[in-house]
Amino acid sequence: MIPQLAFRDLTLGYDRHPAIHHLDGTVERGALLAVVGPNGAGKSTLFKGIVGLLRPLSGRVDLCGLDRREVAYLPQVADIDRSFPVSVYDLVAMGLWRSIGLFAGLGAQERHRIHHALEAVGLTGFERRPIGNLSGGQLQRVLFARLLLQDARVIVLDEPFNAIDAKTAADLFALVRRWHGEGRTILAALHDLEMVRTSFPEVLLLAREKVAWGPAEDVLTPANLQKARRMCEAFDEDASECRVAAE
Ligand SMILES: Nc1ncnc2c1ncn2[C@@H]1O[C@H](COP(=O)(O)OP(=O)(O)OP(=O)(O)O)[C@@H](O)[C@H]1O
Repeated sequence: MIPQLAFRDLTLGYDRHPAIHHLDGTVERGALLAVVGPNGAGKSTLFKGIVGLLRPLSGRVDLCGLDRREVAYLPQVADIDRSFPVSVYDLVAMGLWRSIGLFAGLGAQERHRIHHALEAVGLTGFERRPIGNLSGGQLQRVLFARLLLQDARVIVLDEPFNAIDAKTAADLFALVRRWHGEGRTILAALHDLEMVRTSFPEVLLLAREKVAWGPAEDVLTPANLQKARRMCEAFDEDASECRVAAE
């Protein structure tokens, strides 16, 4: 077992108000980890901390020697600015930034890779469409095509199957399985506990702090789920700054 990502007494939050408290734990290389918890449990916050969009209030995320550019991130579709005037092709091409740089032109090989990524998500022919007039499922397919090109060792997916049709969810989950088979490390925030039970070997249940972490059948017990709900309901949004953060 080789560690790929470690949380060390990690506290993350906004304006010094913690959303996740003192998280410890290790994600092994090649893990397929579901992160679950009630609304407001801190799943998106944790992912933003992993990809460096949010600096820890205290503690740290240890990438175990991996360059942060090797971590690919799928934000929630709701966080994507659909009014941004960019075509499907250009959005997918952004997945190549790490390998070819921001201002390099696209050669025949890169155009070929983009073509293949669009084909893999079933969007051949959509190249010139502005992202503003795609359906939610089509946009999610575009974002997965961009992930394909990123070719990252660690892939962090924030609610990848929310509000999309069953066929799209199945197609995109097939890609997740493929990445898992290739030995990549995958973390996904999910609400569909049935899908987690059937398809994810490992689960982190969050409720502002770790409730349980381990095999799905040990974590997703009625007692743990009830505990997580109670912890989130009891949380005081106006609580004062974390003691550790204030030090
Ligand atoms: N930009 C922000 N500024 C201030 N507080 C925020 C911000 N983003 C999230 N929060 C707060 O942090 C807490 C955790 O939110 P987060 O989005 O991480 O939860 P989540 O588990 O992803 O929830 P959901 O399942 O609803 O997406 C919530 O109380 C939320 O209100």
